[in-house]
Order: sequence, then C-alpha cells, then structure tokens
Amino acid sequence: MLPSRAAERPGSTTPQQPPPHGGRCFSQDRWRITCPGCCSRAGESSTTAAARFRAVAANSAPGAFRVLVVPSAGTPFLSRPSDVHATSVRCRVQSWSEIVITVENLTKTFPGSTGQVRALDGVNLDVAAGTVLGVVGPSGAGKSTLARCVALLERPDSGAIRVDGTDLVSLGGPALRAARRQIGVVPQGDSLLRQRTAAGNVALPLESAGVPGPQRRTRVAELLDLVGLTDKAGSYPDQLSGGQRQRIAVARALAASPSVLLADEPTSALDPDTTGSVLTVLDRARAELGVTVLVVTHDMGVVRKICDDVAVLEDGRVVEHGKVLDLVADAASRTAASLLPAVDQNPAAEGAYDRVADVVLVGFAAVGALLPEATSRFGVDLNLLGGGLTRLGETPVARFRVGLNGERADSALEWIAEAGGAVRRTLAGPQGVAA
Ligand SMILES: Nc1ncnc2c1ncn2[C@@H]1O[C@H](COP(=O)(O)OP(=O)(O)OP(=O)(O)O)[C@@H](O)[C@H]1O
Repeated sequence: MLPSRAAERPGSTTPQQPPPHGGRCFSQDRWRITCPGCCSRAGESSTTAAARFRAVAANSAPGAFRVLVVPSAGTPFLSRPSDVHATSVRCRVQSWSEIVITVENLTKTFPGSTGQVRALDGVNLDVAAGTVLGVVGPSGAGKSTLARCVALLERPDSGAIRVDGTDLVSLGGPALRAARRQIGVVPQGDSLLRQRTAAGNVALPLESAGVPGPQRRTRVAELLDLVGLTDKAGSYPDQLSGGQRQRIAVARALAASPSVLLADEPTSALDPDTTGSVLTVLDRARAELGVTVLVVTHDMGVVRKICDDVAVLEDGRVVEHGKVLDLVADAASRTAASLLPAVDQNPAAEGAYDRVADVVLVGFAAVGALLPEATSRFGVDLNLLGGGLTRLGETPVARFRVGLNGERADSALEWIAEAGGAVRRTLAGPQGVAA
C-alpha cells in the first residue's frame, strides 16, 4: 500500500536522483518508489492500480513528488514508463533500477569472399529490466549477429555478455544450457515445426526441460491465452496466417519463463494489421510477464509503437543509443528524424517572424496549454507554421515549427524549454536557445 502524501516531508526539495529501490516500496524525499505487484490494493487489478497512481500524481501540487516504477520479480509491471510520463509532466519515471543485459566491447568477424567481415566492432550496450530495446540500422549493420551473440547462438571473438549478471561467454556445457533458458528467442522467418500443432510447438521447450504433462498443458494454455490464440491450439502451422505463426513463435519462446526475449525481425513480411497484433504480444510479454525484450528490426514503426529504448547500429558499431523519448528532443538524433512529424520548408511564411524555432514537446506538454501559455505570459504573437502531433507508444509527442513576433520572443522560447519543451533550433534571430 502506498503511504499517503501527508507522510512526505513538507518543504524538502525533490532530489535529482531517486533513492535506491532495495526491493521494497516507499516514499522518501518526495520520491514515490513503487512496485506494481506489492502496491496494488487487495482485489485491485494492475490496470486499476495504474490509474490510481496516475490520478494521485496528476492531482499533486507541482513538484510535489515523482514516481519511479521499478520492476519486481514475479509480478506484472504496473504500467509502461511512457504511461506515467504521458499523464503529467510532474510525474516521470526517471530510471529502471536493474540492468538485465550488459554487452561489453563485443567483436565478431566472419570469413568473407574478399577477407574478414567485421560484423560487430566493439559493441557496448546496457538493457534495463522490463524495457523493450529496438536494435535498428541498415542491412548488414550487425543487428542479427548482435542478437545471436546475446543468446550465445553465435560465439563472439571477444567481449563480455552478461544476462542477469551471468557472463555467458565464460560458460560451457550444462551451465550454458541453463543460462540460455533465461533467454527466449524468436528466430527470423518461419520457425515452427510443420508436423506439430500450435500447442505442440509451444510445448516443445517444456518437453525438452522435462516439465510433467499436466503442468505443461497448463502453461501452454496460459501462453496461448497471452498471445490471443487459444482457439488455434489444435491448428497446424499451415492452417495459420503469418502473424498467427509469429505469435505462436513468441509463445514458444516464452514457454520456459525467460527473463529476456530476443526477436529478430518478428514483423518482416507482415502487413500493418498483422504487424500490430505481433507487437501487441511483445508488449504484453513485457507488461504482464516483466520480460525484457530486444527486438531487431528495419521498421521504425516497431520503435514507434513498443520500444522504450533504441540502439542504432552501423558497420558493427552502436552510433546512437538511448531512451526514445529523450532522443526525440535531440536535434542531432537520427532516431528523432525518423520518428517526429516532418516540417515542410516555407521560407515565405517564416520570413514574417522575428524568431522561428522547432519545438519538441513530450507527454502532457504536447497536448497541454504550454504554447498558448507562453503567448499570454510573454505577450508574444506565436503561430504554428508546420509539424504536428504523433504518438510514441502511449506518449503524445509534438514537433511544431513556431514563428514568434514580439520583444520577448527569446524569453518565451526559453520559458518553453524550461517548462518541458525542447527548443531544438532557433531558425531566425539569435541562435542557441536549446534544451
Ligand atoms: N554466418 C556468416 N558468415 C559470413 N558472414 C556473415 C555471417 N553472418 C553475418 N555475416 C556478415 O556479417 C555482417 C552483419 O550481418 P548481420 O546479419 O548481423 O546484419 P543485419 O544488420 O542483421 O542485416 P539485415 O538487416 O540485412 O538482416 C554482414 O556483412 C553479413 O554478411
């Protein structure tokens, strides 16, 4: 149960860093540290608990507290970080407490027709618990090789891969087989056994692990329910659509209750509707089972819909890595360029303003009254010249090109930046207002 606001110390300032979670839930120094499992009330679903937390956060005084939702072993997550972020600019998930996958200085070369191909060239990556990381990049960048190395389906030439704190590279034999059970893999392409039913495919890893029949059947039923294909239990792969086959492949990868799920191009060759159903299943795996998901994809739509973090690979190197919602505010980010609404150039219209800037607004700021408030506070004439609103996961994100006239135009842009917007570029007038 969450402590009441009265338990928070009046007058103290919100610290920049949350206190450590330490496996329990509490309020301290205006941080509310909460696990979804233990903080829901008796009989309350996680969805209802999420709504209650959000309502409390939205109704609190500005700066009163922040919420950190942390993963709690064996319990479903309360909400996605973006849910909390979207509800209130005052209520932001700052970080996740556990790193599940650590990749350190990973290298991998393959023999090629004209010499060695360096598929991975010193890759470093951390993946936090309960997040979905999208690995993107051009063809041949090393995305699949990275995923295969993380599952130790491919041995790297050098470097370390730690999953749940265990260095996989140093393991062999039974220890490696046990560690691999922590990692579910959805391979690229069609990977189901044709002669087995959907249920039979999902049961395969459980049979290999020697799980007795009754438990196996219960688990298979749970997984088919998770992927929404209970009615297809007795169907053979040839009787399923491409998207249904992929959802069965996800269920099979989750059978042994892994902490990590790797999916290599799970939506390639699927139409947009079918893609959506597969992404929903990956999202449910994270939200309801607390699985950390690494998804290799060409499709920025996958990043847009389900990824918390993104890593961009190029020539075997990570050239960009971070939280999607942070990267969109970065003018130099190639992820931002792919995900934000485009702005058409219109020199004639822009020429009529003292200042022209691109403003990126995330969460509540994107749908709230930030820009109108800037207008009235600073007595400026502020007009939208282009851009628009989009959604990244559940979070609304806006990118607007704005034109401002008035003596206090620069102050208005600075205030927008301080109030939660990222003023990416001042396109006319003095340069350099940025957040
Ligand atoms: N088994 C292999 N033998 C030889 N070369 C390989 C092998 N696997 C990958 N490569 C090479 O390593 C590089 C990276 O390949 P990888 O499949 O990881 O890239 P990718 O980013 O996943 O590409 P795509 O998006 O096209 O699937 C490529 O140049 C590829 O040709």
